Amino acid sequence: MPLVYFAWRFATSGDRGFGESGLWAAARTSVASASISTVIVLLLGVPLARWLATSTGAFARVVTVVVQLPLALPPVMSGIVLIYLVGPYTWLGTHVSGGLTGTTAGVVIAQTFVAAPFLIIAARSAFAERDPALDDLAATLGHGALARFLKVDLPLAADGIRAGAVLTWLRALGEYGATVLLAYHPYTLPVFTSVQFSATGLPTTQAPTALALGIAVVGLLLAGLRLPRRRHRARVPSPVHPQAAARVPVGFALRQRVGDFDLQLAHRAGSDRLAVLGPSGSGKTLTLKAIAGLNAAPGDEVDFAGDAVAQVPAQLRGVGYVPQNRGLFPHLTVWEHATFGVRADPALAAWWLQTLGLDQLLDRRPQELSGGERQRVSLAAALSQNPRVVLLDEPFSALDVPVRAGLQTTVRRLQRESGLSTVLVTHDPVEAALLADEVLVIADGKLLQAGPVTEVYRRPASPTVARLVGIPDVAVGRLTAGGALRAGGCEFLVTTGLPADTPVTWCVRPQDVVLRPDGEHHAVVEDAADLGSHIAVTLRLGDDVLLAATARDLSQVPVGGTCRFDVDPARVVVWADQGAAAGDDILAK
Ligand SMILES: Nc1ncnc2c1ncn2[C@@H]1O[C@H](COP(=O)(O)OP(=O)(O)OP(=O)(O)O)[C@@H](O)[C@H]1O
Repeated sequence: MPLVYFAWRFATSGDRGFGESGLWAAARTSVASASISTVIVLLLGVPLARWLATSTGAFARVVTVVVQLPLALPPVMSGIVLIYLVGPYTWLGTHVSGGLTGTTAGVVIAQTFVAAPFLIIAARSAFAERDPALDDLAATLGHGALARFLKVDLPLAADGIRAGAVLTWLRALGEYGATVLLAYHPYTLPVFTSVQFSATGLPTTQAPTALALGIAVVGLLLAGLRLPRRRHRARVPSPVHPQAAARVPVGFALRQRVGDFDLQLAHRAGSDRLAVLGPSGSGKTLTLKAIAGLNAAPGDEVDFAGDAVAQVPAQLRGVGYVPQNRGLFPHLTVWEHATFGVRADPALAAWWLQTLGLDQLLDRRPQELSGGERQRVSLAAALSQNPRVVLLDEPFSALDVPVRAGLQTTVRRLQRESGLSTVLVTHDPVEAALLADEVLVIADGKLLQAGPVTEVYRRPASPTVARLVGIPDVAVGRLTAGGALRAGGCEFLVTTGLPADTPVTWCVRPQDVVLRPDGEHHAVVEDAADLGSHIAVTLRLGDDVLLAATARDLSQVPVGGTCRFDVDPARVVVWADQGAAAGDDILAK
């Protein structure tokens, strides 16, 4: 309302004061000093805001409070505290012969002090909202701290910084209270207006007021301008096939503590295709990050094919890291991702993009890609820098079944054909079996079992491992005097080395339970579900033993009816009694 009313009065009045001497000089001083203040605040405030966004200590909290105090201080008091620092009789003031008051420098100091919080607060929020995983990703692509700040943090926080800079400039332009105390001369528009008001009354203040409003509107319009983002067509060199890579088995001994979670894991892989399998929250991602050098703890040991890398920072370790959440840089195109790595070879990037079926999408940004395409871009970025080891963190978990199966096949083929050495983190035993020869089963940050996939899947070391590798039913039974396993009215001639009459826990893989009309054992069909690829059957042995099996034909397994089956006793895994519910607490997480 006041603005509209002022505009009407301005349009209809006679003498508006444009002829008053000093008006245009005041306008020039205001624009120049506000712009200089904004540049100073940008140069000092943006790094400070970045530091505040990632610091949690008491010192950072104190700095955060101090940075915001000028907002709470009436501007005239800001002027007073500034006079105590830069006034003509202070240590600083005498060193520059009073040049920090009553000068343009004084105006800039007053405006900078009062307006800085606007930029720092906006930029700090923008930095805090960045996904820290992108910083990790940039580190594994070879970028050091300064390069990450310039190439990742600044572009991601650009909108917040721009908004903060506009607010700062506007606040500096309108600053009066601190300026009038610190630098009455040279006049800025607000000081000039106040002087005019006192000397000649209201009418001649129209010109400076209208000028200040006009400058602010032009500034806001300019700041709101978005130049169309030019899309540089990617200049793609001829693809070059990767050279056969040396096989790199990974070894590590890790001791990490985050919050109240303790990770203690040591393993020396014999194979260059390793999987870490475990339930949610078991420490898989922490393990992978430690191998990548992203959360190095003192005392950690990591080696690639015997080459110790624990002291090597993430950006120099030569790993390709594919993070869990398909994290990509929103400001980079597909081609820019593939060549973002410091060691990325454009010709190799062209080959990987072609191989991964991305060569038609080179100029797209992540928000213009499907989930599967984003995942492939992540892989291409990791592979284009010729990594020694590729670290895959549940890379396919958020994808639908056909896309996941397609990508699993692609990675399996790349492992075979290009000699990719991989460490895969997953909770899916089928994925682990597809993409690894050797598996580490972990829970609660501890190793449960390690070994070749076939060995671990056939002979799980405990009921918990059995469940984690996909055996749904673990049952209790007892050994007979003859050493056989008796459970649910059936007897299996197992060899265990345990004394007779021992209560035991046991399991057998569903595919090792063979349904046949003339089978030795007999069971009731509790349930049968056609899963497309096979029929999942649950058999009930006696009153209380459930056994998972697979069938080819639903007519073989009438629910509620009976069927016969055989089990190769050598495939039955028996442990001294742990109870059928052993490990349920870990898996329930
Ligand atoms: N920065 C942190 N501060 C405190 N606790 C953390 C931190 N990062 C991870 N944790 C805890 O460490 C444990 C292991 O985390 P991690 O991310 O390695 O699990 P994960 O096995 O990868 O799980 P998921 O399969 O769900 O991704 C979890 O209990 C988690 O809550």
